[in-house]
Amino acid sequence: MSREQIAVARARKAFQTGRSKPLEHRIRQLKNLQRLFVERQTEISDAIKKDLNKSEVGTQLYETLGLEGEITLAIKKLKEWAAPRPVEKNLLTISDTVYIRPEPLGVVLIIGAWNYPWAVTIQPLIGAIAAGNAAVVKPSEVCAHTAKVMEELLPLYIDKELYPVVTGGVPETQELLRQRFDHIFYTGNSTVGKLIMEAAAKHLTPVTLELGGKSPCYIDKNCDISVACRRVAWGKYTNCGQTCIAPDYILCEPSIQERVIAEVKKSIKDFYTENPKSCPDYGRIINQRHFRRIMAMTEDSTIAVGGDNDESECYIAPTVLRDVKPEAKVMQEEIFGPLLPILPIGGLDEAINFINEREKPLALYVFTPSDKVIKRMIDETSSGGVLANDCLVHYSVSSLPFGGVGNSGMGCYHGKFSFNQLSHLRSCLIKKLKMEGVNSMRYPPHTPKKLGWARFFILKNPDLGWLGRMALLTIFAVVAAVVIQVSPGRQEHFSVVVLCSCNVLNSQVTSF
Ligand SMILES: NC(=O)c1ccc[n+]([C@@H]2O[C@H](COP(=O)([O-])OP(=O)(O)OC[C@H]3O[C@@H](n4cnc5c(N)ncnc54)[C@H](O)[C@@H]3O)[C@@H](O)[C@H]2O)c1
Ligand SMILES: CCCCCCC=O
Repeated sequence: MSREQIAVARARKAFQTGRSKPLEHRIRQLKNLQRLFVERQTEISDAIKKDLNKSEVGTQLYETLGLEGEITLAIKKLKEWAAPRPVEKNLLTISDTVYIRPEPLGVVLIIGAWNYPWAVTIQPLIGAIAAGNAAVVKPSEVCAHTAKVMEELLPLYIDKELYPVVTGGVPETQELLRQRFDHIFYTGNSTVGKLIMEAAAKHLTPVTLELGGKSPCYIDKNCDISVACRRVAWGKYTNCGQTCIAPDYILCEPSIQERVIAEVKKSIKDFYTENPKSCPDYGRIINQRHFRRIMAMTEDSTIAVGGDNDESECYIAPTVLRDVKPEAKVMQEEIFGPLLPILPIGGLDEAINFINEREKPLALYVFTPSDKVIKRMIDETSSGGVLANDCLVHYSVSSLPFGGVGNSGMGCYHGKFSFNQLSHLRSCLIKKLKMEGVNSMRYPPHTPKKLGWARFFILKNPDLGWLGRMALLTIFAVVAAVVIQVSPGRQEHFSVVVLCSCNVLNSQVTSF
């Protein structure tokens, strides 16, 4: 058996013992995970420094702080999230017990990416543990130092059989993908996303795909351009542009292009000094392959700001490109680096068309003081998330689902959405063996009269208000009394009347 097969088999066996299910176990594991981030911050930061030149403060701010917040939330809310969820009833289930029961799926495979290696690998793990699953964790091999630290540290804090870490590159990931899982949670690029889905299809395994793409940013000429550009510059150059939701390019009217360039330039200087290369808060490109890929994108565009680079250090300065054409190299794929192209366009209508002619993005940004402009942008486009007058921060709102649509992914997570995504929401309907008379309308022989009753129960959904309900209840009470007097043996009719009365009182009627 391969190392990957052994890890999956062990996780499956551990899951089958049932020990991942009790809430106390889940909470204990989450608390242990939280302890890891308190006690091992130095090892975590040192490794990320080597991989991406992130500072210790930057690592806490952009990676571990959010994880600590998600763990705290999961611990606080777990009892509520995992509890049976009563649902609305219809006329036919009014006296039954009807609820949704969140259940663990089984063994989840988590495949992480390298750009925020802890955030995008451990955040799904928090959801998997909270939902009572086992999970095989596969950090990205591209951030080699972090993968090693993750492999060493996780087993010291959480159940190593239920949540094993498997390191390795493409062959190891492919070997993992040949195994059977109950869910695969993948973060990375869309090309590999398709391979993941193909592999998952063989076992009919559901997938969550957290992908990327080009996230557009429209700047309205009437907005405070100085503030807008500071927020855009932060969104773009954080982690050297290697952020799934970084604003990929700017769309704006030609009349404000020079202001935008000047303001972004000013923010670059404010954030990273005159010499970003020696600034501890400015990162590096992950490796030389990506360095060359990004530099090649500048070839047919005009550099307005930055452009300095050093391959030996994987350094590319914060860069702005002016008057970029839609056909330019930089517009053909997600940049995932510190280049900010500006595309002059004729205004909001053109911006909306431009966005709609392309793949649905993971994030969409609009900067404007106008509610109308924001509303139009939201109404007339589609994207995983949309943010007006800021960048990136929607990622940190646990009450918002985070995920893509179309080419930017499927499924979502964060907060309760992680719990739901990695749970099976089981439908439960518990009936009693009473009131059999009511069922006669569905049993053969079928008759027009029974169909009439069925139509009434399934289609009638009156919204009467409180007074109307009381009036109808009085009518039903009178009818019930008459039915009992005239035909004491006709239980079927009596049950129908009782059901109607219950429903009128309850008023929560949904379709069958
Ligand atoms: N939506 C999100 O939350 C999110 C977060 C981070 C990154 N991203 C996206 O991820 C992309 C960057 O990450 P990346 O793809 O370069 O990361 P990557 O190279 O680390 O790949 C991601 C994972 O896929 C595995 N992998 C790579 N090739 C494979 C193959 N042929 N078969 C099976 N597995 C394979 C790797 O081992 C790794 O664990 C960008 O597009 C970015 O937008 C999305
Ligand atoms: C601060 C934003 C972090 C986003 C991490 C996921 C995408 O790359």
